[in-house]
Amino acid sequence: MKKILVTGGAGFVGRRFVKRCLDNGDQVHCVDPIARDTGGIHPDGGFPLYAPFDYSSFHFYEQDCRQWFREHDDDDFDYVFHLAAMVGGRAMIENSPLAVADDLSIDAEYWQWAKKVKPAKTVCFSSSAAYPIGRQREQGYQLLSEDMIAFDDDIGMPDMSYGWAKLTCEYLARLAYEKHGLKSVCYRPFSGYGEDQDDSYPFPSICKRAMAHVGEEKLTVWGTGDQMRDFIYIEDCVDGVFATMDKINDGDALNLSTGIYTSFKQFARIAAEECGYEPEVVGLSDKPAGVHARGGCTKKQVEYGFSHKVDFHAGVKKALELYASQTQ
Ligand SMILES: Cc1cn([C@H]2C[C@H](O)[C@@H](COP(=O)(O)OP(=O)(O)O[C@H]3O[C@H](C)C(=O)[C@H](O)[C@H]3O)O2)c(=O)[nH]c1=O
Repeated sequence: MKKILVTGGAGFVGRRFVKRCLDNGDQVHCVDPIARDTGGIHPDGGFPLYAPFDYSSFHFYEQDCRQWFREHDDDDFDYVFHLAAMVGGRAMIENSPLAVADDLSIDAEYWQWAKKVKPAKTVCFSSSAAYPIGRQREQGYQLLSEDMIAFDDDIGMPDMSYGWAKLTCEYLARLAYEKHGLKSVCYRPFSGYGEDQDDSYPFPSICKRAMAHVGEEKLTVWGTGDQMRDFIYIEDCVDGVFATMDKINDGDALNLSTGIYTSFKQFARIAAEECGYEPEVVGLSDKPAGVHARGGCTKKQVEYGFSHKVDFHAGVKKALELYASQTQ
């Protein structure tokens, strides 16, 4: 049985990692303050897809991880999945950049704690938001590859305070390895999605909107609707991490992506089609749209032995079926 810490373990990504570790028979220590606007869910009432307290090896601390670090000095963690972050969807990234900047402090305190207790391995969630926005513009965008962020060269402007924080965390991971021998790997997920994601994210929000407007002539998305993302099913992300996390130790980064661009107009059409109608999809230009095209090159993931399995259309169908069953 491994001893595992999951910071931010009650959030959308964290809940999936907690379950995978519990199913593997590991002892899981989950720390989460269930902060507003982060999508964290208290485990007492059960998580949407499972009840963590059904497992006797689940331990929960309703606490900011920074406080938890001050109170705990266990030096026997086999893995830390460091997922804690102040983040919601695009609206939070654009409207509350200083609240999001708390992530700089969360990561700084994480690495200071790690230096003290020396967990055997840290699995760090960075983000594709760390990539330079200059490579994601309408003119000249390209699939983002890991080597586009090089800490010994010009670095480029990441996506707002969220991108800066994630980029800085990656830099700290490298320093932690070089100066203190701390082993880690950093992941850059693209648009991770799943049926239990918070409604501030486009995936549940657009699926539910398509369901609510069945038969209508128009369906809305934010921005122009021509902006594109690389949607990857959350279980594929978890598979990708477990397939690769023991192969990198020096804080190097790996994308979690499909390499496939889907525009929000295409996405809304897929959702509507699954609901049995064909509306005109229109953009709401006053809503935040973020970068134009964010997709991740898959070459390095494939070299490390991982490819995504779940097709986006199938992911949309699965979520719509669940939402429909919940409204009955
Ligand atoms: C909520 C909503 C969003 N959208 C569109 C508008 C934007 O073009 C896009 C925003 O998606 P998201 O909130 O996922 O923000 P991104 O800028 O893509 O950044 C995301 O991907 C990076 C990698 C992270 O790490 C962030 O956590 C995550 O927020 O969805 C709609 O069209 N309709 C809606 O109802």
